[in-house]
Amino acid sequence: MNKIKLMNKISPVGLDLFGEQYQVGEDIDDEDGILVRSASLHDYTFNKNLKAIARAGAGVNNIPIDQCSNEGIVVFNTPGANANAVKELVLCGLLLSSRKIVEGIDWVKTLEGKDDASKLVEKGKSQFVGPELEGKKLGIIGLGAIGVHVANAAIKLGMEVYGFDPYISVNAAWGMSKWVKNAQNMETIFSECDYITLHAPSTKETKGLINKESIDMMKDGVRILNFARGDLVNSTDVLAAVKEGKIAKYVTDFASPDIINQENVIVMPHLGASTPESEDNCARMAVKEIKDYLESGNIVNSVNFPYINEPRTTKYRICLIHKNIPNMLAQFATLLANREINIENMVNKAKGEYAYTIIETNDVVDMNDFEALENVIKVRVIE
Ligand SMILES: NC(=O)C1=CN([C@@H]2O[C@H](COP(=O)(O)OP(=O)(O)OC[C@H]3O[C@@H](n4cnc5c(N)ncnc54)[C@H](O)[C@@H]3O)[C@@H](O)[C@H]2O)C=CC1
Ligand SMILES: O=C(O)CCC(=O)C(=O)O
Repeated sequence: MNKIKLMNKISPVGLDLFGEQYQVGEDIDDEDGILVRSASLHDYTFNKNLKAIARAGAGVNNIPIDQCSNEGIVVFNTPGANANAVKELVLCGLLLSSRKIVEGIDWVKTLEGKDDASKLVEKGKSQFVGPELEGKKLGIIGLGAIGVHVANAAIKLGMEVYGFDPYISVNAAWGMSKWVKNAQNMETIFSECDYITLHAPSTKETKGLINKESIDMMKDGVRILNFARGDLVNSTDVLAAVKEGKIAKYVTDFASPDIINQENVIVMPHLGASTPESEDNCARMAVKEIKDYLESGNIVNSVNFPYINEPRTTKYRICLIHKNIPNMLAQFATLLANREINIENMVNKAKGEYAYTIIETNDVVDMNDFEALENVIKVRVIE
């Protein structure tokens, strides 16, 4: 029986896929796997039995990835599974940043009970004029699953779209409209665009990328959208620029005490992925990934270990997480040869400092032999 601990509410559409061989819930100890959305695991103590964490979503900054790698815990995410949900909210954000919709709605509420409300509306509405999106320049930083969806939708709205992504994947490039202009650097986005939207992950490189220096390069009246992560933006600098009128509107999905209830700042409660469709998609994908890893050792969509997806051909599978250094495979082969165990198949792949090896055999294996080897981090024998 595998034990799965839930750190957030996860859609039953996904959880139902676990079946009877799994014990799944919030109050689980000594878990084999963790399913999480946005809950932070940075202060969570991982038990020795923990093999995998699946993030039902894209961003993994709530998980201590380096620690997981070091302890042989495979971390998965669900690439693209919530991208459409986020794209739709970004389109909403673009309109909210332009058309004083929130202010207008709030103002109409003040007319409650007034008999001449419809007259007052026609007289007062001019204070809520805001520009159209068509023909304006939109800059997108990060052209992954979400960035590409946003780019393609904005092209359809008649915007002139600039994209910047130094690490764009071939798949993302294939899916992107040919009308999106390739910005060679972030400065082009900052200086050229009327609207700037962030869709890069939170990393050392992206933290605080919207700050006084980058804001100074921007057009007066620029509108900034942040549906990526709060820490991509220096909120003190953004707030100062909003107050000066340099930034016409800041729309974000990430609340922090300083930006709540400020004029020309719209803060949403991290709603990007909150649609039933996206919650179901993410849960389904996350459960399949963790199940596949626990049952077969295959790794698909891990952020810290290499992709290995091989059909099972033997009675036993030895799954070895180890350091990516010379002589590991030779040690495994020697160890098995000394025990007169025949290797039917072997696959090995590396990702950065770590590597993963699956050895298939029909002979009985003792896990302890492998655990005793230096630089082997985690061993499993799947029957
Ligand atoms: N508001 C919400 O509810 C949600 C927020 N997100 C956030 O959006 C981010 C992006 O999500 P996806 O598009 O699904 O991920 P993705 O992994 O498909 O795309 C991220 C893109 O950012 C690019 N990138 C990385 N470093 C960069 C840099 N320094 N400059 C420019 N581009 C860079 C990557 O090359 C990649 O193409 C997530 O990491 C997460 O933080 C994701 C889903 C929901
Ligand atoms: O699960 C959620 O609601 C948040 C989604 C998100 O931020 C992500 O997928 O990176």
